[in-house]
Amino acid sequence: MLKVGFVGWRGMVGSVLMQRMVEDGDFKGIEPIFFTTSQVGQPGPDVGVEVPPLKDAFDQEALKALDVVITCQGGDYTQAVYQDLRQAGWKGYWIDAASTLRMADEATIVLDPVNRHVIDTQLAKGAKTFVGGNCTVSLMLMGLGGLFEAGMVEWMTSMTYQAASGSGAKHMRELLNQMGALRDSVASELADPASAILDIDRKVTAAMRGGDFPTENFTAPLAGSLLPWIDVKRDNGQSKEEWKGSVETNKILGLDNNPIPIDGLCVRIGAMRSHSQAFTIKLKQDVPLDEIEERIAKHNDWVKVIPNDKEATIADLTPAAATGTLSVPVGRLRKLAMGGDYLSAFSVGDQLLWGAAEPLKRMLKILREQQ
Ligand SMILES: NC(=O)C1=CN([C@@H]2O[C@H](COP(=O)(O)OP(=O)(O)OC[C@H]3O[C@@H](n4cnc5c(N)ncnc54)[C@H](OP(=O)(O)O)[C@@H]3O)[C@@H](O)[C@H]2O)C=CC1
Ligand SMILES: N[C@@H](CC(=O)OP(=O)(O)O)C(=O)O
Repeated sequence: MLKVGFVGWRGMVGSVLMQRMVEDGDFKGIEPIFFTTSQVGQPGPDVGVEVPPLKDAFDQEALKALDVVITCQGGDYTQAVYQDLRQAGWKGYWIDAASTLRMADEATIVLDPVNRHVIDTQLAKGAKTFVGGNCTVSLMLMGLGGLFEAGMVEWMTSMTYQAASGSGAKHMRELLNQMGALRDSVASELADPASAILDIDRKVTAAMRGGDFPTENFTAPLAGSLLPWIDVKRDNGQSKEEWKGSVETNKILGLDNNPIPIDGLCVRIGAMRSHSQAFTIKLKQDVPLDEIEERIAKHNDWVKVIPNDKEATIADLTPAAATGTLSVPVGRLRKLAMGGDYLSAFSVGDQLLWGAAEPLKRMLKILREQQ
């Protein structure tokens, strides 16, 4: 039975992983051992099987006894522990949600509905380090995997609308506090149907710009606004999030030697936990729209093509519809005015499920199937 150590299981991504593993009965048939950086000795979580008290996540001896480590603890933890553990001769499987190791040669980015062939090749070569992709990248590939699989994409832009959860739990709370502060600033005017909308707007804008507006985490208003920058700046003017869109996609697809150009702008918006993206896709050829829809729909069990009409779009192609589900709706599929080889598309997906926890959960299952 695989001895599997879980680190970061009580964080936001880790909790979603636990929930999904319990739902699918994944704790049966493994020996789970739970680790912590702050609660050593406390009881482990209730996952339907007996678990020992929490162990110290920095205890190398305890980690060395494991066949698999799954960590959702974050990049600082990976940085602090991974190299030392490998240098100490540990040959177990490391499955990680953090971006730290993604582009390392020894790491495979996992998204098995899209790159099972790459994962299998790497496993056959003895690879031991598997990392979940950036949420925006994984969700894009779950939606458009059929086009990449068919080799149809010459280049692509992705303009993102990313949810607060991508920044972490505190940011989600701050978004709600900002929404509440805006609403509270005009509570009496809203109660009066005769009040002037431009007065309401003036007050809301003043509240947003006011010194006591809660911006400690985002450092700027997000509710009622947006932030067209995610993560740090790179030398070429891209944000790091935009850079990941290209390098991670090509690594996942195994196209490092012949990469598809992918670029765009990453924007934080006031959604809670589903990321959306608008794509301009330059096709290699003018392929009929029905063939495109069929390729997209058939690629995996979770992608859902949404008809390009208003009713279906606002019912099914929104964060409100996708959140909490494994569905990846893709819609607004139409040829652009630039020509028959220019396709537009829009996708949505829960960034804590396919964007974070689900690929890790499935990687563990792949390892179990191999035993
Ligand atoms: N947020 C996201 O969208 C994505 C995140 N990731 C990666 O996952 C990492 C973890 O992200 P995320 O889950 O958002 O981080 P969290 O901040 O929610 O959790 C990280 C750790 O904080 C500790 N912690 C301290 N106080 C609490 C508390 N009150 N409730 C829960 N945990 C607490 C826990 O460690 P302990 O038990 O040891 O104290 C926990 O494992 C990120 O750093 C990133 O590398 C990857 C993809 C997407
Ligand atoms: N950066 C992503 C979330 C995330 O954690 O990404 P990564 O796993 O690449 O660090 C966002 O803000 O939406």
